[in-house]
Amino acid sequence: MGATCAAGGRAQRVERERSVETGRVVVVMGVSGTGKTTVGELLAADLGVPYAEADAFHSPANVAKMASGTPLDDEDRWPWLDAIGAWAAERGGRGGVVSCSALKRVYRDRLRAAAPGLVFVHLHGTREVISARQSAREGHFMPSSLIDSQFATLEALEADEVGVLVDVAPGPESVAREAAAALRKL
Ligand SMILES: Nc1ncnc2c1ncn2[C@@H]1O[C@H](COP(=O)(O)OP(=O)(O)OP(=O)(O)O)[C@@H](O)[C@H]1O
Ligand SMILES: O=C(O)[C@H](O)[C@@H](O)[C@H](O)[C@H](O)CO
Repeated sequence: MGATCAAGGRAQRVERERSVETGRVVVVMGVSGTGKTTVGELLAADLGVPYAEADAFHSPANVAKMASGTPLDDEDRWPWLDAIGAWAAERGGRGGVVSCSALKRVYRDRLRAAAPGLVFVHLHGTREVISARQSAREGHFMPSSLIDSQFATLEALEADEVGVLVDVAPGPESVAREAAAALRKL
């Protein structure tokens, strides 16, 4: 009887810890081709929360602009960021993982304003690694020619931003494991 109660208490504690952990909304950020979709899906499965794909929030005009080889500007990105922020706000307290390049600090500020408590996983890789992966990828609208503008626009997480930096050199499962472990230590 006592043992059953103790086991029940442990189960409740584990459940509570898990819900605290998964109640956070995680934004997987970084330049195009860094693995946001691949790693984000694995991370969401590991945390047991839904995954949302940033590209699904783009307007057709934004997609057409990128596909034609022109980088998006701030005005193009605000409505897209607001749509992602709305998804994150809706998931607040229940948890979720969403990909979003979130290249500039002001973009992350916008997301945090919509959904306070967001945490970021910055997937970081060298230009060579990312460029090779992006070029090998098939069936995606994003042209490799935009890689320079992506790196030029990227502003790394600052000291006061809650998040972790993860190297994408290893395979996707390792990167997702590393991200999950780093998030647990936040
Ligand atoms: N850690 C990894 N190791 C090896 N290949 C990877 C890794 N992560 C992603 N890839 C591969 O690199 C390519 C780009 O990954 P993915 O589409 O997930 O990037 P992304 O950041 O979501 O890109 P975008 O922002 O352009 O949508 C894919 O072909 C994917 O299979
Ligand atoms: O901020 C941006 O420049 C864009 O959002 C891109 O990053 C794309 O969404 C994506 O990376 C391509 O799939």
